[in-house]
This record gives sequence, C-alpha cells and structure tokens, in this order.
Amino acid sequence: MSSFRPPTTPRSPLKKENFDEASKRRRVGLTKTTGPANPRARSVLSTINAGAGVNAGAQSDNMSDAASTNGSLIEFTCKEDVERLLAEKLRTKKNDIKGKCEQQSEYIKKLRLCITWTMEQVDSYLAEQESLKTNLEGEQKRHSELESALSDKISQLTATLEELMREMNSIQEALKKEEARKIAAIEAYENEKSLKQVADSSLANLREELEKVREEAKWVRDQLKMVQDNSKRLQEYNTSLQQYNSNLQEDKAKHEETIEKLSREKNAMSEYNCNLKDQVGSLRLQLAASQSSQQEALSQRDNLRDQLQTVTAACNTACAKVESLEAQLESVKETLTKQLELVTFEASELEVCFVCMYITAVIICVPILCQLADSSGVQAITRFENADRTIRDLREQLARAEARISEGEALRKRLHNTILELKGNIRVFCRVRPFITDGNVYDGSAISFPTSTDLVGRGIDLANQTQKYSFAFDRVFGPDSSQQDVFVEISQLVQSALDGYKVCIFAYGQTGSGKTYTMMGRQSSEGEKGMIPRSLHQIFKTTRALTSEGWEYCIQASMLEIYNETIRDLLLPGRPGVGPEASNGKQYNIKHDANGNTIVSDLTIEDVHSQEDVDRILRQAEQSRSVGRTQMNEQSSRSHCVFTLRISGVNKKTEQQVQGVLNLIDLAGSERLAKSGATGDRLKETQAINKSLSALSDVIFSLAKKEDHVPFRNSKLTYLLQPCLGGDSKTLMFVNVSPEVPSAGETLCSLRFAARVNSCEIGVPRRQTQQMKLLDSRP
Ligand SMILES: Nc1ncnc2c1ncn2[C@@H]1O[C@H](COP(=O)(O)OP(=O)(O)OP(=O)(O)O)[C@@H](O)[C@H]1O
Repeated sequence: MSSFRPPTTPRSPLKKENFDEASKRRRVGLTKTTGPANPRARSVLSTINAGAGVNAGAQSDNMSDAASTNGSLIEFTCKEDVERLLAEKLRTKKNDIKGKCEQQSEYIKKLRLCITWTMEQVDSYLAEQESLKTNLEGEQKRHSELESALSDKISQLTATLEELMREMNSIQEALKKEEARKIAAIEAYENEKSLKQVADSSLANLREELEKVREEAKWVRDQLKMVQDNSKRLQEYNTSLQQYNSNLQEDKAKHEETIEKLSREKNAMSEYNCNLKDQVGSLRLQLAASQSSQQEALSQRDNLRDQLQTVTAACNTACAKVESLEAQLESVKETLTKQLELVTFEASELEVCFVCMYITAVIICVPILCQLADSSGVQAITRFENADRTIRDLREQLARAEARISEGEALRKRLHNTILELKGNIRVFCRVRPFITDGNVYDGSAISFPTSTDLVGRGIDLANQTQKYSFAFDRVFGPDSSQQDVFVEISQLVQSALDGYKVCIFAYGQTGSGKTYTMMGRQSSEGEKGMIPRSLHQIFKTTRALTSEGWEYCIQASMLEIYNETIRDLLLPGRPGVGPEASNGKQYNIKHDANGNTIVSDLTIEDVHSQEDVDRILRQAEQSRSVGRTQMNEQSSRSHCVFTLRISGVNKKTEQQVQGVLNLIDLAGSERLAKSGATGDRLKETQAINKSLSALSDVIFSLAKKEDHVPFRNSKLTYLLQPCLGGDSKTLMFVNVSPEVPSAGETLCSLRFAARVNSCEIGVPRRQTQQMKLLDSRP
C-alpha cells in the first residue's frame, strides 16, 4: 500500500535571492513612498525618520563623514548589537557641551545606522512574510487539492473497503460453508475409513476368492483349451464330414441321375407297353372290323346265295369268290387270333417282365449304386489328383512363363534403352510451325529443307539476308507434321520414364514459335492435343495393361513456373496469380535427396489416377498461368513452366520396383537482349530468362562433351532439374521455329542455341553422354 506524503514545503523562503529582493524593495521604499504593508512597522519607521528627518540631508553626509573620520563603521548583525548601542552611555565632562554634542551626534549616527538596519530587517521580514503568505496560499491551495484528492482517494478506498468487507463477508460465509463441508468431509472420511476397513477385510476375502477364481479360471482355461481342441477336432471332423457329405451329395446327384435315367427307361417301356396295348386295341378293332366285315360277307353270302339261287349263271364266280374270301377270312381270322394270342401273351409277359425288371433293378441297383458311388468316389479322387497335378504343372508353367515374361521385360527395357542410347541420351528435334496468315504474306524464302539423302528429315536451312545457314538435328518436323507424328518419337521417352528412367523434354524457341502448342496443344481438339496430355494418356494405358502382370503404379503430378528466378506453384488451391500473396507466404526451396530426387518444399503434389484428373490439373495450371500473365501485363509467356510426373511402380509378383520421372517443360520465349529494347523490369526479366537458358545450354553442352564438372550455376531451372540431367537420364529438346521472314534473326539465334545444346551443327561430330559426376550447385 502506498503511503501518502504531503509535498515538502520550502523551508527557507527568505534565502539569498528573497533577501536581495527585500532589500531592493527597501531601497525603493526609501526613495518612493509605498503603501503601508504593516502599519505598526511603518509608524515606527516614520517616528524614527521624523526624528531624524530634521537635518536628514545634511546629517546623512555628516554621518558618513563622521563614520569615516572615526574609522569605526558600526555593523549590526543582531539584536544584541542594538541593545548594546541603546545601553551605551555618554561619558562627558559636565561642561563640555561640545564634546557632548559630538558624542551625541556620533550616537545619533549610530542610532541612524541602527534604524536603517532595523528598517532593512523589518523590510526583509515583511518581504519574508509576503513570500510566506504566497507560499502559504500556494500550500493551502495544494493542500485543498490534496485534500480533495485525498477525499477522492478516501472515498475510493472506502468503496474498496466496503467491497473488501463484502468480499470478506462472502469469504467468511464461504469459509463457514467450507468449514461445514470440511466437517462433513471429515465425517465422511471417518465413515469411509471405517468402510475402508470393512472394504479391506472384504478385499482380503475377495483376494482369496480371486485366487480361487483364478485357479478356477485356469482350470476353465484348460477346459476351454480342451474344448477348443475338441472344437478344432470337431471342426476338422465337421469339415471332413462336410467333405464326405459333399461327396455323398455328388453321389446322390449321380444316383438321382441314374434313377432318372431308369425312370426315363421305365416311362419309355410303359409308353412302349401303351403302344402295344394300343396295337392290341387296334388289332382287336381290326378283328371286330373283320368280324363285322365277316358278318357282312356272310350276309352278302346269304344275299348272294339268294341271288345265286335267282342268278344261276353268275353263281360259280361268286361262289369261288366267296370261297376264296372265306378262305382268306379264315386265314386272316386265324392270323389275327394267333396275333391276338401272341400280343396278349407278349403284353402279359411284358407286364410281368417290367415288374420283374423294376424289382430286379431296385434290388440290383442299390449295391450297384453303392459300387458306382465307390467307383465314382475313386474316380473323383483320381480326377482330383489329376487336376491337382495339372494345376501344379500349370503353375510351374505359369511361373516359368512369368519368369520368361519378366526376363523378356528386362530384355525389352535393356533393348529399348540401348536403342535410345544409340539414338543419343541427349537429342534435339526441330519443329517448324505452319505459317500464320495474320495479314502477313508468306514468301517461303526464309526456311527450306535439304533434300540430300543424308540430311533428308534431319536438316534445315535458314536464309537470313544474303547468308544461308544449315543445321542438322536428330529430326526436323516440317509445318505439315501433326502432333501424332511428333508424339511417336516422344512416346519412346515416355516408355523410358515408365521403365524407371529420368526424362526431361524441353520446348525452346522464340515467342510465338509453337512451344505451348507442342507441349499442351489444343485441349478442345483430340488431334491437336500436345505432348503432355498424350504422354499421360500413354502412361495410363500402359500402367493399366501392366496391372495383369502384377504391376501397381502410383503417379503424382506437380506443376510450377519459374518467373524472374521465383517459383510459383501452379496447382496451389485458390492461387490468385502472382506476388507474395499468390504463394500464401510459402517458401519454395529446392532440395535433392540421397536417392537423386528433387524436392520442392511446400509445392502442391497431386495424385493422378485417370485422364480426368490430369485434364483437371492442366486446366487449373493454365488458369493460374493466364491470371499470372494478366497481372504482370505479359503479352506472352515470360516464365519457364515445368510439369513433373513422378512414376513409382511395384510388381507384386516379382517385387521389382521402378521410380521414373517425366519432366515436360515449356521454356520462356527467348528474346535477344539487344533487339528487345527492354528497359526496367522488362530488362530484368529478359536478363533472367537469358541467364537461365544459357545456364541450361551450358549444362547440357558439358554433359554432351562428357565433362567431369557440370556448371549448374546460379539458376533455379537447372538446379531444379539437376538429378534429371546427365547419367542415364534422357533429355530431348524441341527447338520451335516460326517460318516468318522478319523473325529470321531470332530463328537463327534459336537454331544456334539448339545446335550448341547438342553440338550438332553440321561438321561437329555427335557425342554420346556417359555417367557424370553431378555437382551440387545450390542457387
Ligand atoms: N504446329 C502448329 N500447328 C498449328 N498451329 C500452331 C502450331 N504451332 C503453333 N501454332 C499456333 O501458333 C501460335 C503461337 O504458338 P504458341 O502459343 O504455342 O507459341 P509459344 O512459343 O508458346 O509462344 P510464347 O513463347 O509466347 O508462349 C498459337 O496460336 C498456336 O496455336
């Protein structure tokens, strides 16, 4: 608590300056008549002055004269001096008036000095009093302020005190409650203590019981184990029973089949019987018919006999007919009777036979069926064994085939790689885009293609002013070449990436020469899709096809831009464009791990599973790029755009693994510094582009020349791609060329750059790359 201390009052208001002030005023008071500050003091002074005032002017001169003549200048320092002066007695001879006068005038002088000193004292006291008064007023004012501050403070403190009192009361109440609670808790504790004792004793009992229960549990566990063993055995038995049951089911099915067959035979036989019965019926009907016809014949005979009797001449023939008919009838009758007897006998016999057969079949079938079941079981077992043997054989054959396939695959990879190495690990293709009739007239004089056998499809001639320049590359694609024609060459490198190699494909060339067209193409038209979508299509197609051989692939994509040596993430969700806010404050640091992989910290990496995923991320990247360009007021691309696919494959069967990388890069449009006329930021941009492009060409050039020390220099692009350049990595560069005449100077520049990259200008021998020692050159 802070203690209140009143401000210290100045103890000596009449210090030197105050005193000087007072004496000054005294002097003024002597010359000027001032109002009486202190009436009493003033009256004393007036009396003295009045007494002395008679000869004031002359006396003062005399006084000083006297003082100086006597040589005794009296000084008053204190009251005692005055009293001493007043007590002084004049010692003169009685009649010595002159001496007396002199002494008195001397005395008067002293008295005057004394009065002067006293007045000065009085004045100083008055001044002191005044200053004390003002000090007092000031002090009083301060005091009243302090008083009011104190009263405020006191009221505050009173309020605080009241609050504290309230708090104290509430605390006291709480304390009381706490105490009551404490007492209750103590009681509860006591109860709990007694309960604990009871619980301890019961715990001891429970422990004993627990021991017993544990023993019982052990016994139960043993029992359970036994039961589990039994259950296992029963399960096995059950399985064998199920097996047996399934065998029996199979047998039952077979028996049912046999029974069905037999019942089908029985049906056939009963049908046959029915047919026979029908035959008998029809024969009976025939018999009845013949009997009726016999009756008719007899009636006819009677009629004929009647007619015979009447017609005698025709009687012989009729009689013969009748006789023959009778004979026939007799024979038919006989035959029919015999047949009827036979059929009846056969029917009865068949009936008997059928019943016997059925009974016999039933009697015979059971053991036969049992035998059949046995034999079918044996057959099934043999069949099973045969099938097992066949399966084993097939498996061995399959394993041999798979081994042959993987050997073949390895051989294919080796051959593919050898072919690409023979073609060159670093290759340069030239692509001339068609002339764009944008109000321009094409005279076709700038670019031509040599027709000599050794340069056909490989050479390009450029006419610039009066000079002609010839270049040869690994392939030259003319203006008529389609995206598919170009992709045929690229697809081999895509296969290399799937085989686990690192591949970099660059598109280089002046602004508007067709780099983006080559890499991305036109998404809207299937035939005009560029290398990136086509490569991805091939990758998905191949990985799908390889699934049957046990391969499982994981494909991850990332896309970044390097603008003015600054990395921009093109797949950053919600990326607005450029500037620090575009990266959401992320730092993109490039690092290389021990396995030769490039890691860009904070970069968005997307898993891609289908062409749709790829289309989506390409759209997003294109949008991010165009927003960036608009914000930078770019007319065309001024940044390097790097699309990276990381392909990781594992073969479940052979446990082989591959880790390939495919980088597809749309480089910034090249521009000659001298020609660009750029200034300010534009100049800086152009310088940055040229610097990184020349660093890239230096790297590839020294890799092609098999140099030990590769100059990765201070360029983000080359540092980023470091693990993918050199060694057994594959590098392919497109030099894109515009056919327009005004750009011939630029075209010459691009072609020279490309020629330097692969040292393939005519007359310079081609070189193969070899395993290089890559230098770490972190920018
Ligand atoms: N082979 C081609 N067939 C048809 N059109 C093409 C071809 N190559 C380029 N083009 C067209 O030429 C124009 C410029 O091409 P593109 O934008 O690809 O050039 P670029 O080199 O990427 O330019 P920049 O450096 O400015 O980005 C585009 O309209 C493109 O469609």
